[in-house]
Amino acid sequence: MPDKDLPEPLRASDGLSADAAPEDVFTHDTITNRMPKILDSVLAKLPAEFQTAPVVEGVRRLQEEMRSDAQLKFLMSGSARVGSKSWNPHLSEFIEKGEGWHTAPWWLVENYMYKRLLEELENCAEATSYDPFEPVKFQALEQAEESLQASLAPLMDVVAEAKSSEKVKDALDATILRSLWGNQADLSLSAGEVAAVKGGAVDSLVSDHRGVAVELLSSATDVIVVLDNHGLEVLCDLVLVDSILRLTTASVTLHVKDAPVFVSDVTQKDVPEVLQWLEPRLPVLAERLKQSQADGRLRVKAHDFYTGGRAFWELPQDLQEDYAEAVVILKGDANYRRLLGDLHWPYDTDFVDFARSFWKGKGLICLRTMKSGVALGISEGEQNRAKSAHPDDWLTSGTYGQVLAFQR
Ligand SMILES: O=P(O)(O)OC[C@H]1O[C@](O)(CO)[C@@H](O)[C@@H]1O
Repeated sequence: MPDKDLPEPLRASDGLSADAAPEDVFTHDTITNRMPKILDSVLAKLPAEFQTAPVVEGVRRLQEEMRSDAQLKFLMSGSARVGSKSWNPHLSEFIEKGEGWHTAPWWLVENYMYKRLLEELENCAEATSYDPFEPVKFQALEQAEESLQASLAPLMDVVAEAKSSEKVKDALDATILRSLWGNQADLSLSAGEVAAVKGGAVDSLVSDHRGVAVELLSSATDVIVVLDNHGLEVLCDLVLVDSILRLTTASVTLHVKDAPVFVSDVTQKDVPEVLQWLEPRLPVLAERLKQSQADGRLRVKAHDFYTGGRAFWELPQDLQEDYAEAVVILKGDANYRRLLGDLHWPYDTDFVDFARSFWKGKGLICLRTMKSGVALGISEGEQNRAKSAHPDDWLTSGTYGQVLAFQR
């Protein structure tokens, strides 16, 4: 991806001008209000033994830095989950220019906040490997139990009954859609609180490449699902994975975060815990997935690229090799922002042209509900339709969704 013609990154300062668009105000509000609230929620739920003065004071200072546009600092910890070795060279590009939380790219500082939080937790020796989002992840799973029985179990029956090639395509299509709308359940949008999920329908799609997505999955030999949130979303994703394993001959690898970030994002240790939670509630699904793991047809891989601040066109060599023969499903808004480099693309930029310019793998599918002012692949007509129904928040409320697909 050539640097010279790229649009500007989204920044918190975009939201400061008097005529700022609502989505730019949202960016500013995320840094100055919603992210500090996420940290309030972390402190409120932190086990008492980890609430030492250095931890609490460190998190309070971090909140103040975000609100006041303080300059960014290098990460100091040497731990793998903070990842200062790969982060600091990237941060230095912005620190050298004296940039702060509001002037550096939003994508960089949002990811950086989670690393700083993990670093603050290291001020308590017992909390160095603690997942500060564990309590809300489990709360989200409990809240998803009703949907599991009411909508995911029946969807699995649709998959089980898909015998003809037409029915197979319909079943893949249905599980793709369910996985997309599962992305509405997002704890960073609700500032760390478990909120009710609205659901969503086909007419809330502003981009719809489901036909290509189904074709890609039908002929894939290797599928990578880059997971996003815990709770209902990961349950929907596991139903999609199960349908791929049952309806196609592909193997599946779940790519997860190497550290807890964005409140509810799935990490390596979460996967067996989710399967264990599923066991008594939907045993057929839990057992089939465990069997696929035992057979080597379902794997899990964590990578630090997914908790860094780089864009997908800067993919490290080992992931490029993983992606080369695979159809990659990118789940959620943050993975989509990473794909787009979190830049101010014109919303009608052609997705296929964009993907072709740097994506070297076999195929790419994005399943994203819209929770930030970064987007492409939306026709003028669809923009107008969504904007006239929801003028202030069509881009940011998660009401609308995109299924985007590219086949090399
Ligand atoms: O969980 P998702 O879909 O990746 O969404 C995370 C999104 O939530 C937000 O934190 C909401 O502001 C965005 O910054 C981010 O893109």
